[in-house]
Amino acid sequence: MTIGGDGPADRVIAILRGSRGERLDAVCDTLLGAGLRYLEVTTNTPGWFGAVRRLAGTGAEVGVGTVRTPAQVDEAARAGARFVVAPGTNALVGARAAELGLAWYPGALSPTEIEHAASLGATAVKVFPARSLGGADYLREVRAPLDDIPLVPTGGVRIDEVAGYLAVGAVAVGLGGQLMGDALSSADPDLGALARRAEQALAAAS
Ligand SMILES: O=C(O)C(=O)C[C@H](O)[C@H](O)COP(=O)(O)O
Repeated sequence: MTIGGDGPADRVIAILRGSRGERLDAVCDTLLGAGLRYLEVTTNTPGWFGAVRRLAGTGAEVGVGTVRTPAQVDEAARAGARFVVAPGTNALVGARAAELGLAWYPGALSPTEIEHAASLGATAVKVFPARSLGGADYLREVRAPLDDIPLVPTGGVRIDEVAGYLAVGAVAVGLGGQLMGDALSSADPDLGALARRAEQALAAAS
């Protein structure tokens, strides 16, 4: 699979970040069952390593988020991740990801930061935080002169905004809290509702 590829599942990265890890496997299975393929489990989610390891090699594109040090890249690789995501652009993280053959999605905000991340070898640049910065309008303007750099707006993205970001040229979007709801903060999350939100996100990316 390639980010920004042909199908809607190539255009949505589900971000799993939560305070509770006991339902992590069930949440991952629910998202995959709904048709999502890109799952990012953040390093500040309890149980992330085991969840990534379980999914590695199943055909899911499983990655690790909030990877801020080369040591965390090593851990992600040990778990079997295929990509790492970060809130910012750390050249050491990018270099380690390249050494280990992992895709790297660093966070960047301004045109200068986006160019810098691309020059360091980003697979795609996560434009973060996308929503509070100006949403799809900001993405359209920043992309006009940078249209050779794949951009993945992330941060506060709502399901009903997915189509708008893709329409102005995002190759994919990162969807965290708006997709996950209470899935990783409640002991008894509504997995049916989670599946419906995942299906809505895929429909919006079609
Ligand atoms: O930490 C990382 O590397 C990430 O990619 C996670 C994202 O920064 C946010 O967690 C976005 O999530 P929402 O704002 O909830 O949609």
